[in-house]
Order: sequence, then structure tokens, then C-alpha cells
Amino acid sequence: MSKLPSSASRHLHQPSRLRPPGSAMKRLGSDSAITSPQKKTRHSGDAEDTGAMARSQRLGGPRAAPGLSRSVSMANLNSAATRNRPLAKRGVAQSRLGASTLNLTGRPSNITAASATLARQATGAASRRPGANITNRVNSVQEADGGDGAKGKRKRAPWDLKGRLQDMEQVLKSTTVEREGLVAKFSDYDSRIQMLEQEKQHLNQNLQQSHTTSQANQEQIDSLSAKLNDEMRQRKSERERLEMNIEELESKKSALERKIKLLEADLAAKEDELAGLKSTVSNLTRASSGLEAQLSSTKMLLDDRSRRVEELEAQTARQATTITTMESKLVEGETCRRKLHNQVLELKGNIRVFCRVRPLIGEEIKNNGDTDVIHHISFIDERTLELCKGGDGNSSTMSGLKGRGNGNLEFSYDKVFTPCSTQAEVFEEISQLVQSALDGYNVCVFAYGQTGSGKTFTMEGCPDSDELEGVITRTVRNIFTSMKELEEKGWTYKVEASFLEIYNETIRDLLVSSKDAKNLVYDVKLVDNKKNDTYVTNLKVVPVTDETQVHHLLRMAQQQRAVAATNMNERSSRSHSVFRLKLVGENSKTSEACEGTLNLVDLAGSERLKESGSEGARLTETQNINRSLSNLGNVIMALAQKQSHVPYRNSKLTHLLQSSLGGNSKTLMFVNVSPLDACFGETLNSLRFATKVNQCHIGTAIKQVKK
Ligand SMILES: Nc1ncnc2c1ncn2[C@@H]1O[C@H](COP(=O)(O)OP(=O)(O)OP(=O)(O)O)[C@@H](O)[C@H]1O
Repeated sequence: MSKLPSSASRHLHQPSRLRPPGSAMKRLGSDSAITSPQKKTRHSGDAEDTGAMARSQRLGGPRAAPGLSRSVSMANLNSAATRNRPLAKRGVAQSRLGASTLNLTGRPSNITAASATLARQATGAASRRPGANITNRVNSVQEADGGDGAKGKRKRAPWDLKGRLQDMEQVLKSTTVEREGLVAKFSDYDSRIQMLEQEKQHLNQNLQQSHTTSQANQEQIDSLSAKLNDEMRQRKSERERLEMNIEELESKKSALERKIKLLEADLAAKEDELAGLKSTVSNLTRASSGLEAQLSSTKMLLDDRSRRVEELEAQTARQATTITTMESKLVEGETCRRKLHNQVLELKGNIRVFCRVRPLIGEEIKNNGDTDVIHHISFIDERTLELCKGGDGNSSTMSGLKGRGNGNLEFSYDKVFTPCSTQAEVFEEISQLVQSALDGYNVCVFAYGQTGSGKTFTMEGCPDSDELEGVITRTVRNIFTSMKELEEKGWTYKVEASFLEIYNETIRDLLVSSKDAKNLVYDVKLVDNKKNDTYVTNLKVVPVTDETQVHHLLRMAQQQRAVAATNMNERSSRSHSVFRLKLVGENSKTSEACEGTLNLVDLAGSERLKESGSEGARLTETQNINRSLSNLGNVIMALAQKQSHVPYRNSKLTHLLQSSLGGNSKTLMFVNVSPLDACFGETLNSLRFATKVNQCHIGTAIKQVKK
């Protein structure tokens, strides 16, 4: 009995020597926690413990202490053994086993509890008196026997001390035996406890070792974890970088894919183009071979042509010689032509008369019964017209006029233009005459007729219409065109223009404004007393080189002309206008030179005084006009009759035209006739005057050769 407390107390005081089992178990648990499925079946048996150990070893964790599993196995065995023992004995054994097991499982509270139980049992056994215990047992035996009735012994009577002593001895014996058994068991337990202690120490050492190993492993795990974390961070950043790279590459890839698609489309187009070009190249190759063949044939042809060219060049040289000869002949022919031309004109007469009847215009047609038929004038042929006036008895008595006996008068001139004649037709007839001025002749064309008969229309025309251009404009163009043509024949000309008017026997320069000409005196003078050539003092003479310059001068003169209204014509020109071109030519081939003057004169109206109804200033105008016109007739008559004195100086007009009316000039007079029935008398006067002029033979025109 004394051993039990010491043993129990040893157990009670030993836990301090033990490493806290919880920590070991925890380590094991933590080690084995990696394989949690095994943890669930951990306490199911030795095999499972062995498996756990094996797994623990495989995992590299601390090996489970063999003693621990052994103790557990033993505890299990003991527990199985105690199940077959009597209940009283089993309690002590269980307590011990429980203490042992609990020590191994490392639960200090359980150890304390087990130790307390053992202590209580020991204390209880020690504190109980043997006698009392035996008495109790005897009593309990007796009670049990009494209770059974016939089976057990009867309860001893109080007086049966001997019986009772025997019972007590018997109980003592059995108690002693039991005690001995217990002592043996205790000693057995002690030895087992010692063994377990050793085993525990061994386990603790193992545990310590495992702990150390575990710590090292933990450190290793920690460092590995840190490394792993670093590695993972690096991997993560690397992955992020790679993902960014991938994204970038993806975008690049998609851009490249788009580019590839574009390039593919481009490539397809280029391929198409290439195919087209290939076919073009093949076509061109075929064409080239054709062209090469053509080229070789062309080369042959060219050689042939080169030979031909050489032949032609030789021929050309021969022809050039011929041309030079021909040209010299042509010049001779031109000189001859000029001679013949002038001979023809001389034969025609040096003063010629053209008659022109203007058409009815505007209101005149209406007043004529809405017809443009002129009743009193008949056109017999190109040179003859007939004036018909019933009851005009004077006509037949007029000298020089043919009468048909019906009262009609017939007038013949070099040409008669009807109202239908155009400006171009009129000019056609005088173009050869004006060209004589280029040949060195003095030419004078003047228009005579009553106011409103068409003199200005004939000479100047309508400036705004090419079709209605008059004689002056067409003459200027014709002269410049002829000058150009004559250049080929060696002729070069200098042309000078002047434009004047004679108003009330006063000369006025139409190329100078009235303001500029204010203090200038214009007078007609003879260039040379031996000749009839005249000039006008202070008159502006403008050198001209082309048609445009002359047109400019004509426009200027037109503005300057004095135009006054009269009863006969609202635009009646009350002055004589004289446009003069001086043409000086030289022939570089023949060394010929010539000087001609062309006078284009628009005379003032020739109406009679009593019919014009003029008074005052207008009367003076008319008188001056009539005087100059009648003097013109007198000069022509004197020339025709070859009188010794020709009254040129009686009027400014005849004085100015002296050289153009004399024997060395060619003169053309237009007699313009009004179609109006009311103008019959004036028409008759004009036609009579023209007839007189037409009958004159002034003389032979002389070419003015410049020396
Ligand atoms: N052949 C013609 N064809 C058409 N109209 C014409 C013709 N001749 C003259 N005329 C017209 O008759 C009118 C008078 O003509 P113009 O002015 O030429 O007469 P004139 O004789 O010059 O008169 P004046 O002596 O008063 O200057 C003008 O309106 C003119 O346009």
C-alpha cells in the first residue's frame, strides 16, 4: 500500500520532465495536416498509426516516436485485458493505464485527474480501518446470504461470535490474497511505468530531435516560402510584363494583320495590273516586232528618199536659178502691166463719172405709197439711166441730153449704180483707179450731189458695219494690202495722211482740235511755180504705217466735221472734206521711185438757193458752197476746152485740187442722186453737171517719177 502513493506521486511530479505532449502532438498534427484525409482516421487503430508514421516519414516530417505508438497499442491491449477482469480491480488498472496513457497523450489536466483518483483510492484504502472494512464485508456477505433465503448462509446471530470470527478470517484471507494480487500488480505497473518512463524519455528525445528537425524544416519552409513568394512576385510581374507584351504584340499583330490585308488587296491589284501590263508588254512586243519590220522597210524607203532628195535638191537649185530669172522677168512684166494699165485708163478718159442712185429709206418708202420703187428714174443698162417726168417740156430742149420724145431724159456715164448696188460693188469699180496712186499718179475721187443724195454714205459709209464701209475705208485697206504685195516685187512705201475741210471758203484741219488750231492760218500754196503741186500751210500731215492708224485719223476727223442742220437734210454736211494720202515708193530691185497723191473728196450739198430755204448764215454757207461747186465746173470746162487760163484760184476747193484736176491726174466723180420725186429738179441739175464733166477730156495722166 505504501508503494502506491509514491508511485502515484512520481507520476504526479513527472510531467515537468516531459515535454508538453500537446506540442509534440501539435507538431505531428501539423506535419500530418498536409495529408488531412489520413487525419480523419488517425485514431482508428495501430495500422492507421503506422500508416500515419509512414506518411509522416514520406512527407519529410519528424518520425513519430515508436514508443508512443507502442504505448497506445499497449493501452489498447490493457484496456482489452481489463475488460475481462473483475470490476473492482479494473478501476485501479484503468486509473493507472489512464494516467500512463494520458501522460503519453500529453494532457497535464488528465494526468492530474488520474493522479488524484489514484491518490483518492489509496487514501481511501489507507484511511479505512481493516476491522471496519472486514466488518462491512462480513455484513455484506451475511446480508447477501440472508437475502437469498435458502441459497446463502443465514445471518449469524449476534451472539455467534465464533461464526462471525470465521467469517472475518475468511474475509481477511480473501482480502490478503487480493492485496497481494494488487501489490504484484502494482509492482508490475511500476516496472511498466519505469519502462514507459524510459520510453517517454526516449520519445521526448525523439520529440526534441523532431522539434529541432521540424524547426529547421520550418525555417527551410519559411525561407522556401519567402523564396517562393519572391519567385511568385517575380513571376507575377514577369507575367504582367509578358501580358502587356502580349497585348502590345496582339495590337501589333492586329495592325499587321490589317496591314497584311491591305497589302494583300494591294498585291491583288498589283497582280491584276501586272497581268494587264504583261498583256500590254506582249502586245507592245508584237507591235514592236511589227514596228521593227516597218522600221527596216522605212529605212530602205528613207535611203531611197534620201537619194530622191539629193536629186530634188539638185533640181531645186536649177529651179532657183529659173525663179531668179523669172522674178526679173516678173518685175519687167509688172512695169509693163503698169504701163498698160494706165494706157487703158487713159483710153477710158482721165476724168470719169459714176452715177449712183440711193434707195428710198425709212419714211420715204411710206410716203412713196409703201413701195421702194422709184417712179421717175429708170435704169436702162450699166451705164445709162432715164429720168421720167411727164409734162417737163424743158428736158427735150437741154443741150447734150437725149430725149425719146416721151418727155423722158436719158443720161449715160462710165457706170450707173442702182439703189441695189452694194458698197463693195461700188468700190470694185474704182479699186484699180486708187491703186494708180501707188504707181505714182495723182488720183482724185470726189462725190457730187445735192444734200441727202448719199455722198457721205458713198465716201465714208457706216463705220460700225464692215458691209457698209465706204470708199475711203476700203481704199485705205486696198492700198495697204497692195503695198504688202508690192514688197515682194521690191517696192517699199512711205504713207502720209492729212484730212481737211473747206467751210465757207476757209480751210480747217480735221486732225487738230479747234483749240490747237486757233491761231493757225491755213492757206493753199504751190510747191513749185513750174508745177501744179499744192500744199496747205500749217496742215498736220501724219505718217501712217497701217490701216488701223488711218481709221483712227478718220474717226477723229469725223468728230471734227462741221455738220449743220438744214431743211433738206437733218445731217447735212455744209463743207467740202478732203482726205489726202501721199504715197512715196521705192523699188530696191529696179531702183525705181514714184510719188502719188490720192484725194478722196466729199463735196458739200449742191442744192439750189431757192429750194434750200436758207437765210442768214445758212444762206452764206449755201452761196459759198454753190460758188465753189460752180467754179469746179468752170475749171473742168476750161481744162476740157484747153483754155489758156484755168480758174483754179477762184475757190479754195479747185485751188487745192489743182494738181489732181490737171492734165497729169486721174479723176473720178460720183454723181449721187436722190430717189425722191420732190428732188427731181436738183437731180436733173446734178445729172446735167455730171454729163458736162463726163464729156471733158482733160488730157493724159503723167506718172510722177521721183528723181
Ligand atoms: N446707197 C445707199 N443705201 C442706203 N442708204 C443710203 C444710201 N445712200 C445714202 N443713204 C442714206 O441716205 C441718207 C443721206 O445720205 P448722206 O448723208 O450720205 O447724204 P449726203 O449727200 O452726204 O448729204 P450732205 O450733203 O448733207 O452731207 C443717210 O441716212 C444715208 O445713210
